[in-house]
Amino acid sequence: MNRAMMMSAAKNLLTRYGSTKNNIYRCMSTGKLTTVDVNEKSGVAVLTMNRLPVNGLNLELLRDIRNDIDEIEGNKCRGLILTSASSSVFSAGLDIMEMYKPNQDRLKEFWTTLQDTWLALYGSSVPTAAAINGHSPAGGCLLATSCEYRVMLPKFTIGLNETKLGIVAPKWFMATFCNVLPRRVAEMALTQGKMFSSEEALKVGLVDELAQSKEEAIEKCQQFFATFAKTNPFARAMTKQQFRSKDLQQLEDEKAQDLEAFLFFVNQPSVQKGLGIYLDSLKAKTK
Ligand SMILES: CC/C=C\CCC/C=C/C(=O)SCCNC(=O)CCNC(=O)[C@H](O)C(C)(C)COP(=O)(O)OP(=O)(O)OC[C@H]1O[C@@H](n2cnc3c(N)ncnc32)[C@H](O)[C@@H]1OP(=O)(O)O
Repeated sequence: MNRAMMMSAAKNLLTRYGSTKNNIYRCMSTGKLTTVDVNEKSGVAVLTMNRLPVNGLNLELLRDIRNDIDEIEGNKCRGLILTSASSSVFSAGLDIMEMYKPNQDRLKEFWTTLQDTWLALYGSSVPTAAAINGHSPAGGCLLATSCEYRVMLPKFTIGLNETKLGIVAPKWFMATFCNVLPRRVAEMALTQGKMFSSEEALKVGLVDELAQSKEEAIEKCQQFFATFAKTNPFARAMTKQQFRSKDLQQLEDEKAQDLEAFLFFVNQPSVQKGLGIYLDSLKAKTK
Protein backbone atom coordinates (compact mmCIF):
# COMPACT_ATOMS: atom_id res chain seq x y z
CA MET A 1 0.00 0.00 0.00
CA ASN A 2 1.51 3.36 -0.94
CA ARG A 3 1.42 6.44 1.29
CA ALA A 4 -1.55 8.04 -0.47
CA MET A 5 -3.57 4.83 -0.14
CA MET A 6 -2.63 4.56 3.54
CA MET A 7 -3.68 8.16 4.17
CA SER A 8 -6.99 7.56 2.43
CA ALA A 9 -7.65 4.35 4.42
CA ALA A 10 -6.81 6.15 7.67
CA LYS A 11 -9.14 9.00 6.73
CA ASN A 12 -11.93 6.51 6.06
CA LEU A 13 -11.33 4.86 9.39
CA LEU A 14 -11.36 8.20 11.20
CA THR A 15 -14.64 9.09 9.55
CA ARG A 16 -16.28 5.80 10.50
CA TYR A 17 -14.61 5.13 13.82
CA GLY A 18 -13.93 7.29 16.85
CA SER A 19 -11.56 6.28 19.56
CA THR A 20 -11.63 6.88 23.31
CA LYS A 21 -8.97 5.77 25.78
CA ASN A 22 -9.85 2.07 25.72
CA ASN A 23 -12.47 1.41 23.12
CA ILE A 24 -13.03 1.76 19.42
CA TYR A 25 -16.47 3.04 18.51
CA ARG A 26 -18.17 2.54 15.18
CA CYS A 27 -20.89 4.97 14.20
CA MET A 28 -23.64 2.55 13.13
CA SER A 29 -26.30 5.01 12.15
CA THR A 30 -26.93 8.67 12.44
CA GLY A 31 -30.51 9.79 12.29
CA LYS A 32 -30.83 13.55 12.06
CA LEU A 33 -31.72 13.78 15.75
CA THR A 34 -29.87 10.77 17.18
CA THR A 35 -26.52 9.05 16.92
CA VAL A 36 -25.71 5.41 17.52
CA ASP A 37 -22.16 4.40 18.44
CA VAL A 38 -21.33 0.75 18.80
CA ASN A 39 -18.42 -0.29 20.99
CA GLU A 40 -16.58 -2.77 18.77
CA LYS A 41 -15.18 -4.67 21.73
CA SER A 42 -18.35 -5.12 23.79
CA GLY A 43 -20.94 -4.91 21.00
CA VAL A 44 -22.92 -2.40 23.07
CA ALA A 45 -24.70 0.43 21.23
CA VAL A 46 -25.02 3.90 22.74
CA LEU A 47 -28.08 5.69 21.35
CA THR A 48 -27.77 9.42 21.98
CA MET A 49 -30.76 11.76 21.66
CA ASN A 50 -29.59 15.00 20.13
CA ARG A 51 -32.50 17.38 19.78
CA LEU A 52 -31.23 20.28 21.82
CA PRO A 53 -31.91 22.08 24.03
CA VAL A 54 -34.21 19.62 25.84
CA ASN A 55 -34.75 16.54 23.62
CA GLY A 56 -38.46 17.29 23.40
CA LEU A 57 -39.93 14.12 21.90
CA ASN A 58 -41.45 15.33 18.65
CA LEU A 59 -42.47 13.13 15.71
CA GLU A 60 -39.04 13.22 14.05
CA LEU A 61 -37.06 12.40 17.21
CA LEU A 62 -39.41 9.52 18.03
CA ARG A 63 -39.06 8.19 14.48
CA ASP A 64 -35.26 8.30 14.75
CA ILE A 65 -35.28 6.51 18.12
CA ARG A 66 -37.67 3.87 16.79
CA ASN A 67 -35.54 3.25 13.67
CA ASP A 68 -32.37 3.08 15.78
CA ILE A 69 -33.89 0.46 18.10
CA ASP A 70 -34.84 -1.64 15.05
CA GLU A 71 -31.34 -1.30 13.65
CA ILE A 72 -29.69 -2.18 16.97
CA GLU A 73 -31.94 -5.26 17.22
CA GLY A 74 -31.18 -6.22 13.61
CA ASN A 75 -27.43 -5.91 14.16
CA LYS A 76 -27.63 -8.21 17.20
CA CYS A 77 -25.90 -5.70 19.47
CA ARG A 78 -25.11 -6.92 23.00
CA GLY A 79 -26.88 -4.01 24.65
CA LEU A 80 -28.52 -0.64 24.09
CA ILE A 81 -27.72 2.37 26.27
CA LEU A 82 -30.02 5.35 25.88
CA THR A 83 -28.56 8.76 26.77
CA SER A 84 -28.60 12.44 25.85
CA ALA A 85 -26.26 14.86 24.09
CA SER A 86 -27.33 17.57 26.55
CA SER A 87 -25.43 18.00 29.80
CA SER A 88 -28.55 18.95 31.78
CA VAL A 89 -31.60 17.31 30.20
CA PHE A 90 -32.07 13.62 29.37
CA SER A 91 -35.45 14.39 27.78
CA ALA A 92 -38.12 16.98 28.64
CA GLY A 93 -40.74 14.42 27.60
CA LEU A 94 -43.25 14.85 24.84
CA ASP A 95 -42.82 18.02 22.85
CA ILE A 96 -45.88 19.97 23.96
CA MET A 97 -45.83 21.84 20.64
CA GLU A 98 -46.96 18.56 19.00
CA MET A 99 -50.11 18.65 21.13
CA TYR A 100 -50.84 22.37 21.27
CA LYS A 101 -53.09 23.64 18.42
CA PRO A 102 -52.13 20.52 16.48
CA ASN A 103 -52.48 19.47 12.86
CA GLN A 104 -54.74 16.42 13.25
CA ASP A 105 -52.93 14.14 10.77
CA ARG A 106 -49.56 14.87 12.32
CA LEU A 107 -51.03 14.42 15.82
CA LYS A 108 -52.18 10.88 14.87
CA GLU A 109 -48.78 10.07 13.40
CA PHE A 110 -47.08 11.48 16.49
CA TRP A 111 -49.03 9.34 18.95
CA THR A 112 -48.78 6.19 16.81
CA THR A 113 -45.01 6.66 16.61
CA LEU A 114 -44.82 7.07 20.38
CA GLN A 115 -46.80 3.83 20.84
CA ASP A 116 -44.50 2.00 18.40
CA THR A 117 -41.35 3.40 20.00
CA TRP A 118 -42.50 2.20 23.42
CA LEU A 119 -43.43 -1.25 22.08
CA ALA A 120 -39.97 -1.53 20.48
CA LEU A 121 -38.03 -0.32 23.53
CA TYR A 122 -40.04 -1.99 26.31
CA GLY A 123 -40.18 -5.25 24.37
CA SER A 124 -36.64 -5.16 22.98
CA SER A 125 -34.83 -8.51 22.98
CA VAL A 126 -31.52 -6.63 23.39
CA PRO A 127 -30.59 -5.73 27.01
CA THR A 128 -31.42 -2.04 27.58
CA ALA A 129 -30.22 0.60 30.04
CA ALA A 130 -30.53 4.35 30.43
CA ALA A 131 -27.64 6.64 31.34
CA ILE A 132 -29.78 9.49 32.65
CA ASN A 133 -27.48 12.49 32.40
CA GLY A 134 -30.08 15.19 33.06
CA HIS A 135 -33.69 15.95 33.97
CA SER A 136 -36.15 13.31 32.88
CA PRO A 137 -39.80 14.34 33.30
CA ALA A 138 -42.88 12.57 31.87
CA GLY A 139 -42.08 11.06 28.44
CA GLY A 140 -38.38 11.21 29.37
CA CYS A 141 -39.15 9.09 32.43
CA LEU A 142 -41.21 6.74 30.22
CA LEU A 143 -38.18 6.10 27.99
CA ALA A 144 -35.86 5.58 30.98
CA THR A 145 -38.25 3.23 32.80
CA SER A 146 -38.84 1.23 29.62
CA CYS A 147 -35.19 0.18 29.90
CA GLU A 148 -34.11 -2.67 32.18
CA TYR A 149 -31.58 -0.64 34.19
CA ARG A 150 -31.07 3.03 35.04
CA VAL A 151 -27.98 4.94 36.14
CA MET A 152 -28.54 8.62 36.92
CA LEU A 153 -26.32 11.61 37.57
CA PRO A 154 -26.89 13.56 40.83
CA LYS A 155 -28.92 16.74 41.26
CA PHE A 156 -31.43 16.11 38.46
CA THR A 157 -35.11 15.12 38.58
CA ILE A 158 -37.15 12.25 37.18
CA GLY A 159 -40.82 11.29 37.36
CA LEU A 160 -44.25 11.26 35.75
CA ASN A 161 -45.56 14.79 36.39
CA GLU A 162 -48.63 14.58 34.13
CA THR A 163 -51.21 15.36 36.83
CA LYS A 164 -49.37 18.65 37.48
CA LEU A 165 -50.06 19.57 33.84
CA GLY A 166 -53.73 18.57 34.12
CA ILE A 167 -53.24 15.49 31.95
CA VAL A 168 -53.56 11.79 32.66
CA ALA A 169 -50.71 9.39 31.95
CA PRO A 170 -51.97 6.59 29.67
CA LYS A 171 -52.24 3.06 31.10
CA TRP A 172 -49.02 1.90 29.45
CA PHE A 173 -47.07 4.79 31.04
CA MET A 174 -48.44 3.57 34.39
CA ALA A 175 -47.64 -0.07 33.65
CA THR A 176 -44.04 0.87 32.81
CA PHE A 177 -43.74 2.78 36.11
CA CYS A 178 -45.26 -0.15 38.02
CA ASN A 179 -42.73 -2.51 36.45
CA VAL A 180 -40.03 -0.58 38.31
CA LEU A 181 -41.64 0.72 41.50
CA PRO A 182 -43.75 -0.94 44.19
CA ARG A 183 -47.41 -0.38 43.27
CA ARG A 184 -48.18 1.89 46.25
CA VAL A 185 -45.14 4.13 45.61
CA ALA A 186 -46.10 4.30 41.93
CA GLU A 187 -49.73 5.25 42.67
CA MET A 188 -48.72 7.96 45.16
CA ALA A 189 -46.08 9.40 42.82
CA LEU A 190 -48.39 9.37 39.79
CA THR A 191 -51.33 10.97 41.57
CA GLN A 192 -49.03 13.63 43.06
CA GLY A 193 -47.20 14.19 39.77
CA LYS A 194 -44.04 13.78 41.84
CA MET A 195 -40.64 14.59 40.41
CA PHE A 196 -37.97 12.67 42.35
CA SER A 197 -34.48 14.05 42.88
CA SER A 198 -31.76 11.63 41.72
CA GLU A 199 -31.09 10.76 45.35
CA GLU A 200 -34.81 10.11 46.08
CA ALA A 201 -35.12 8.10 42.88
CA LEU A 202 -32.27 5.85 44.05
CA LYS A 203 -33.91 5.41 47.44
CA VAL A 204 -37.28 4.25 46.05
CA GLY A 205 -35.72 2.15 43.27
CA LEU A 206 -36.75 4.34 40.35
CA VAL A 207 -33.08 4.31 39.38
CA ASP A 208 -30.59 1.54 40.16
CA GLU A 209 -27.36 3.50 40.66
CA LEU A 210 -25.96 7.02 40.68
CA ALA A 211 -22.82 8.00 38.78
CA GLN A 212 -20.73 11.15 38.85
CA SER A 213 -20.37 11.56 35.09
CA LYS A 214 -21.97 10.41 31.84
CA GLU A 215 -18.92 8.24 31.13
CA GLU A 216 -19.26 6.55 34.52
CA ALA A 217 -23.00 6.06 33.95
CA ILE A 218 -22.30 4.38 30.60
CA GLU A 219 -19.63 2.22 32.21
CA LYS A 220 -22.10 1.12 34.92
CA CYS A 221 -24.69 0.28 32.27
CA GLN A 222 -22.04 -1.87 30.53
CA GLN A 223 -21.33 -3.60 33.85
CA PHE A 224 -25.05 -4.37 34.14
CA PHE A 225 -24.95 -6.00 30.69
CA ALA A 226 -21.89 -8.00 31.77
CA THR A 227 -24.08 -9.72 34.40
CA PHE A 228 -25.72 -11.57 31.50
CA ALA A 229 -22.39 -12.96 30.26
CA LYS A 230 -23.16 -16.49 31.41
CA THR A 231 -26.79 -16.53 30.26
CA ASN A 232 -28.21 -17.72 26.98
CA PRO A 233 -29.27 -14.58 25.03
CA PHE A 234 -32.40 -16.25 23.63
CA ALA A 235 -33.52 -17.53 27.04
CA ARG A 236 -32.75 -14.11 28.54
CA ALA A 237 -34.81 -12.26 25.91
CA MET A 238 -37.74 -14.69 26.20
CA THR A 239 -37.73 -14.36 29.98
CA LYS A 240 -37.77 -10.54 29.75
CA GLN A 241 -40.55 -10.59 27.19
CA GLN A 242 -42.65 -12.96 29.29
CA PHE A 243 -42.33 -10.59 32.24
CA ARG A 244 -43.49 -7.71 30.04
CA SER A 245 -45.93 -9.54 27.77
CA LYS A 246 -49.13 -8.50 29.58
CA ASP A 247 -48.29 -4.78 29.28
CA LEU A 248 -47.13 -5.16 25.67
CA GLN A 249 -50.17 -7.20 24.65
CA GLN A 250 -52.55 -4.73 26.29
CA LEU A 251 -51.27 -1.85 24.17
CA GLU A 252 -51.14 -4.03 21.01
CA ASP A 253 -54.80 -4.93 21.61
CA GLU A 254 -55.90 -1.40 22.49
CA LYS A 255 -53.74 0.67 20.13
CA ALA A 256 -56.67 2.11 18.19
CA GLN A 257 -58.72 2.95 21.30
CA ASP A 258 -55.65 4.44 22.97
CA LEU A 259 -55.13 6.70 19.93
CA GLU A 260 -58.82 7.71 19.91
CA ALA A 261 -58.73 8.51 23.64
CA PHE A 262 -55.58 10.61 23.16
CA LEU A 263 -57.07 12.55 20.22
CA PHE A 264 -60.31 13.17 22.10
CA PHE A 265 -58.48 14.34 25.21
CA VAL A 266 -55.95 16.61 23.49
CA ASN A 267 -58.66 18.30 21.45
CA GLN A 268 -60.72 19.31 24.49
CA PRO A 269 -60.74 23.13 24.73
CA SER A 270 -59.92 22.94 28.46
CA VAL A 271 -56.86 20.76 27.74
CA GLN A 272 -55.72 23.11 24.95
CA LYS A 273 -56.09 26.02 27.34
CA GLY A 274 -54.06 24.20 30.02
CA LEU A 275 -51.28 23.30 27.56
CA GLY A 276 -51.11 26.93 26.39
CA ILE A 277 -50.77 28.18 29.97
CA TYR A 278 -48.10 25.56 30.72
CA LEU A 279 -46.11 26.48 27.59
CA ASP A 280 -46.29 30.16 28.54
CA SER A 281 -45.02 29.35 32.03
CA LEU A 282 -42.08 27.41 30.55
CA LYS A 283 -41.22 30.26 28.20
CA ALA A 284 -41.63 32.91 30.94
CA LYS A 285 -38.89 31.08 32.88
CA THR A 286 -36.35 31.88 30.17
CA LYS A 287 -37.23 35.61 29.94
C1 LIG B 1 -52.94 16.22 26.36
C2 LIG B 1 -51.98 15.14 26.42
C3 LIG B 1 -52.56 13.86 26.75
C4 LIG B 1 -51.86 12.81 27.04
C5 LIG B 1 -50.39 12.84 27.01
C6 LIG B 1 -49.89 12.22 28.22
C7 LIG B 1 -48.44 12.05 28.26
C8 LIG B 1 -47.63 13.28 28.33
C9 LIG B 1 -46.34 13.15 28.46
C10 LIG B 1 -45.39 14.28 28.42
O1 LIG B 1 -44.22 14.02 28.30
S1 LIG B 1 -45.94 15.89 28.50
C11 LIG B 1 -44.46 16.87 28.65
C12 LIG B 1 -44.10 17.03 30.08
N1 LIG B 1 -42.82 17.69 30.22
C13 LIG B 1 -42.58 18.61 31.14
O2 LIG B 1 -43.45 18.99 31.91
C14 LIG B 1 -41.20 19.20 31.15
C15 LIG B 1 -41.21 20.67 30.92
N2 LIG B 1 -39.87 21.21 30.89
C16 LIG B 1 -39.13 21.43 31.98
O3 LIG B 1 -39.51 21.19 33.11
C17 LIG B 1 -37.78 22.04 31.76
O4 LIG B 1 -37.75 22.56 30.45
C18 LIG B 1 -36.60 21.07 31.95
C19 LIG B 1 -36.80 19.78 31.17
C20 LIG B 1 -36.42 20.77 33.45
C21 LIG B 1 -35.30 21.76 31.45
O5 LIG B 1 -35.13 22.99 32.08
P1 LIG B 1 -34.12 24.05 31.45
O6 LIG B 1 -34.09 25.21 32.39
O7 LIG B 1 -32.85 23.40 31.09
O8 LIG B 1 -34.76 24.44 30.04
P2 LIG B 1 -35.98 25.44 29.79
O9 LIG B 1 -37.10 25.17 30.73
O10 LIG B 1 -35.45 26.83 29.75
O11 LIG B 1 -36.47 25.00 28.33
C22 LIG B 1 -35.75 25.36 27.14
C23 LIG B 1 -36.75 25.54 26.02
O12 LIG B 1 -37.44 24.31 25.80
C24 LIG B 1 -38.86 24.49 25.94
N3 LIG B 1 -39.44 23.25 26.49
C25 LIG B 1 -39.09 22.62 27.61
N4 LIG B 1 -39.79 21.48 27.76
C26 LIG B 1 -40.61 21.41 26.70
C27 LIG B 1 -41.59 20.41 26.29
N5 LIG B 1 -41.86 19.29 26.99
N6 LIG B 1 -42.26 20.64 25.15
C28 LIG B 1 -42.01 21.76 24.41
N7 LIG B 1 -41.09 22.73 24.75
C29 LIG B 1 -40.40 22.54 25.88
C30 LIG B 1 -38.98 25.68 26.87
O13 LIG B 1 -40.23 26.28 26.71
C31 LIG B 1 -37.85 26.57 26.39
O14 LIG B 1 -38.28 27.17 25.18
P3 LIG B 1 -37.82 28.64 24.78
O15 LIG B 1 -36.32 28.56 24.66
O16 LIG B 1 -38.51 28.91 23.48
O17 LIG B 1 -38.25 29.57 25.88
